[in-house]
Amino acid sequence: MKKVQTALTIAGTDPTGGAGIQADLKSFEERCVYGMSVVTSVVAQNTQCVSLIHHQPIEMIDRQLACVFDDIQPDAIKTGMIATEEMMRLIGDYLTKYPDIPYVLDPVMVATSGDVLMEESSRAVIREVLIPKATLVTPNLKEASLLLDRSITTLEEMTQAAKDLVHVLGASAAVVKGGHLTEEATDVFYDGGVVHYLTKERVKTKHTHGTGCTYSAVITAELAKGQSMLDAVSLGKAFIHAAIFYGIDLGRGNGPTNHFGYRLKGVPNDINTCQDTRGGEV
Ligand SMILES: Nc1ncnc2c1ncn2[C@@H]1O[C@H](COP(=O)(O)OP(=O)(O)O)[C@@H](O)[C@H]1O
Ligand SMILES: Cc1ncc(COP(=O)(O)O)c(N)n1
Repeated sequence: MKKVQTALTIAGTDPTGGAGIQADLKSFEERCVYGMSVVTSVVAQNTQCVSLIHHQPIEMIDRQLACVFDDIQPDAIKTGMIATEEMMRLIGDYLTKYPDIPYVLDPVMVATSGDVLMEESSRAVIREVLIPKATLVTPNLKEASLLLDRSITTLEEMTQAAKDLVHVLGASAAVVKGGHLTEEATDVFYDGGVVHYLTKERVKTKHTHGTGCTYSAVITAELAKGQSMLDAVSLGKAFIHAAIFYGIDLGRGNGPTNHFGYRLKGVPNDINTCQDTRGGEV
């Protein structure tokens, strides 16, 4: 039997499949990593809005985590939507027990639709409990501003934010995502060494539901396979760009990205068929 790498996502759900746990599992699968998931909150949402949020009882989250860790230890972990302080502290305790597992923290606070996904009172706790444990933290502009308590709107400010997430808040590395800012889609990567600017052409589209989830999930999958952080982030960037470029027209609002877009590289983008370019025998 072949050994396969495993990744765990701890996050909220999206029944329309573009964001949250559903996006994470699709992304893990696309990178040939076995995906596992612990649900923090069930979110009734679609491409237009969030309609209702139900937080799982803390014991339920604890038991799900115990079931995973007692049986199949993940090679990498990512967290997405963690709404409450209590959930953050519980997850922080697990991360403390497994300090050698790479941990990607996507500090989900607000959905693309504008709906709030993390309680404001939890902001101090994410800073204090989770960021120092993160191998990588991946805020968008708004999340970086809220975490650092200042406005971040330029490439220079993004660069300083990435440095502060590492040197002031204690993450091992940071990617500040510029999806909402520049002409080009530029992200700033910093791990204490040289600053890297990851740039791709901006795709003119409104279909960006779940971009952050997908990006951080692909990075997590690559770390599970033992890739270096910079290689993992670079692959994540290429993957999310293809997922946006080969966008699919679903839903009435901000539609999802194409999780199999990366497989279509080189194919004209008006063809939206899933072509299995991976080959190989079953
Ligand atoms: N229209 C776009 N064209 C190309 N890349 C984009 C576009 N929108 C977002 N991205 C990229 O998608 C990734 C997720 O970024 P962002 O949308 O800012 O995160 P979030 O979903 O957390 O708000 C980043 O690499 C960003 O640069
Ligand atoms: C459960 C859940 N987690 C995260 C997001 C953020 O999605 P986006 O990447 O579009 O900001 C979401 N809409 N729902």
